[in-house]
Amino acid sequence: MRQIDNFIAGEYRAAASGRRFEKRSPVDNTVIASISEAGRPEVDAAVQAARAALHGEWGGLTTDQRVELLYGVANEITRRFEDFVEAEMADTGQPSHVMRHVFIPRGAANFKVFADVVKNVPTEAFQMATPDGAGALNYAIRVPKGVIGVICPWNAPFLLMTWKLGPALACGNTVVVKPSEETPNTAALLGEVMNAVGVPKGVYNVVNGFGPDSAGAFLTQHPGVDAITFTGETRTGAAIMKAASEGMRDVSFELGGKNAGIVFADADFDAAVDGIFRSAFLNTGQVCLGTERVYVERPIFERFVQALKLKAEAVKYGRPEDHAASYGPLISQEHKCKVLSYYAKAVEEGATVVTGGGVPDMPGELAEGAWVQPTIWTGLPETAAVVREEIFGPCCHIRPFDSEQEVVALANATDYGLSTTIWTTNLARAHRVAARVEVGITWINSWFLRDLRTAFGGSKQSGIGREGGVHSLEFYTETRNVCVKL
Ligand SMILES: NC(=O)C1=CN([C@@H]2O[C@H](COP(=O)(O)OP(=O)(O)OC[C@H]3O[C@@H](n4cnc5c(N)ncnc54)[C@H](O)[C@@H]3O)[C@@H](O)[C@H]2O)C=CC1
Ligand SMILES: O=C(O)/C=C/C=C(\O)C(=O)O
Repeated sequence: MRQIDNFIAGEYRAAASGRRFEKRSPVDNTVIASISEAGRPEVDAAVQAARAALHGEWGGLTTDQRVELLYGVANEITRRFEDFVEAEMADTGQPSHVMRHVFIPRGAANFKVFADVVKNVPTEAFQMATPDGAGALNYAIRVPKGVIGVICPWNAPFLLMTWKLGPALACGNTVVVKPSEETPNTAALLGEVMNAVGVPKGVYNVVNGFGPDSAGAFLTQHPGVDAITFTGETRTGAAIMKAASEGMRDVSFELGGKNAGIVFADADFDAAVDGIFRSAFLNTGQVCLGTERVYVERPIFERFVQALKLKAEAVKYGRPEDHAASYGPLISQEHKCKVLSYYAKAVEEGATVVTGGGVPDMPGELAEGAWVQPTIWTGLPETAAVVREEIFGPCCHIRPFDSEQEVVALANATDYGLSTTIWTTNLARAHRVAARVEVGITWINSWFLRDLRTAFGGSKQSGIGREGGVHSLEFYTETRNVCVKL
């Protein structure tokens, strides 16, 4: 069993209280790690270490020197690729091919892409007229915001953590990370990478624990934290926003979603079925960008439902290291209970269960894991709980529609606004619909195709702010204007 400690000022440290908590495997529910729970003293030490680094060697580096270190971090992640794959698989139980092709390479890319962004973004400048005719020149300088509190979820832990670390460090900040209590492994391993590459001590710190009355709350309430970036549930975002209001700290939030997939009758049928299948069931449906509401134009509705059903019934359950496995468990027993409660609620609300709706029959010790069946419903009104609330599981409700206007109204009838995916061969219509759907991210004839230079974030209750490319600089730096009288 792994022993995981907090990482503070370049050293692994157990909490002075001696408190530890267990991490259980999603695959078979065995205990796989014992984690030191940071209390206020450890959070305080981590914030102080981050502040000291800001005023020490790290703060004195040139942009080129920082960029070189971040390239070093990315290369060291790649060198230790198998260790990261193994650590993430242990935490999430997801198939190794998802780790190998998406989550771990993307973690390394997050450091390189933002190193390139800071090197290449020009400085804003404005010339202005003055009464004496000589004029003045305004130019902007960007300075790091300071110590950034980074609060992460469990669903794509390494990708989502590094998506924040890459730009934060590239901009010259220091960080204190609070990984999800469900997925502490890769954040701990990254400490070894930082030390191996020579990132100065205190630049990267990790405190483990839970949210309320634990490391998450202690970190977000800490007056030494200058800004907070958070990915997770909308309700948690509201609690963090309250904490951040003390001291007027800035926040960047990537929150929940109840994303719509829209399939027009003229879509490339097989591509649309594949795309909606991935968006509903990848990572066992635990993707914030995933589709839980599918709207299909009536002429192809029945055929579409049957095609998606066949694909959902063909998933191969298995341990992450089993190369034949295409589908993993949910993150935890707790999340399994939540998802199964929605499966029961759908039936109570009168859904037709097209497929799934329960727990698969798993062999041997896998029977103890957090497995649930991929599930498809039809026949529910838009007011049903499973059509309105984010479930964050491998399930979707499919409903027919008859017009473009109707489907835009259906897609927008939600408090969330993260992403949508539109499938049609009529590109004029695709652009029209994309402009009217109230979300931060729209894909046309694709899903989860990510260019890290683009703006990423949610509308309505799905988030505050945008990260990605130069948008990340807006959050991770402070812009100061200098006006020079000529
Ligand atoms: N918009 C986006 O980009 C993404 C959003 N998500 C959302 O994340 C959720 C799933 O992740 P979870 O880990 O369950 O979310 P969560 O909100 O329960 O927890 C996220 C993190 O916040 C911490 N936390 C909880 N309460 C806190 C508090 N009061 N103060 C400070 N920290 C606190 C947790 O310990 C964890 O590290 C889903 O709702 C999903 O939609 C997930 C991935 C991406
Ligand atoms: O690509 C990103 O930056 C974010 C991706 C989000 C997920 O992978 C997720 O929420 O699962």
